[in-house]
Amino acid sequence: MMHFGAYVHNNRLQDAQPMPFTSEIHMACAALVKAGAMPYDTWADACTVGMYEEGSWLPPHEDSRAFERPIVILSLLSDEQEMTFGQVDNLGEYREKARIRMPARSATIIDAPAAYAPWLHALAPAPTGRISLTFRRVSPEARRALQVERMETERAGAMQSLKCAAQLQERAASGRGLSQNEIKKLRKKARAKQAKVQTKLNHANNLAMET
Ligand SMILES: O=C(O)CCC(=O)C(=O)O
Ligand SMILES: [Fe+2]
Repeated sequence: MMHFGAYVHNNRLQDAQPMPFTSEIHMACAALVKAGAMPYDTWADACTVGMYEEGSWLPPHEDSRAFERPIVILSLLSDEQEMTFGQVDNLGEYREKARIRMPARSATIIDAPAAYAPWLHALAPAPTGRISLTFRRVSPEARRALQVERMETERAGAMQSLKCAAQLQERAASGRGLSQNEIKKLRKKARAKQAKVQTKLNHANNLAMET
């Protein structure tokens, strides 16, 4: 599997530098828009390329809630792939309720309610090798959660720098066993730390304004 664009893990958008969409992925988006499977060509910001060998399958799952619905899957190479939809019964067993075909060059659009639990989807074992491009869009809530996380990191960093600056100043002020030159150096270091506090707080404020 390869991820292009936004990277989501454990229902959260991750603060990672993702691989950007390639020209091929953009072309696929344009084709999906033309076919009426995607609202507009910059709609998706995450694309997972799945490469399945004969016999590989995907267990029943709900896609991350950090993504909006629908989820758009472009299937390539195989005409035989099937996706199942079902729910888990009282005994904890996945009960298949529906099955759809995913022939090569087709788009599968999974939207609410099928795209949310209790509905799950799964890939039946691949009869032949297959490639899929799964297009998704990160939800505004997930974007906001990442901004808040970044903001909190900046604020914590600012507090750390502030503590450091105070310690340096204290040592300089006591001056115990230090030459004039060393005291001067300590004061300079403290000022540099103090400047970092301000930069980090500014970052945090900018992030707060964006959320
Ligand atoms: O590769 C596919 O066809 C489906 C993949 C899928 O369900 C997923 O990545 O969540
Ligand atoms: Fe899925």
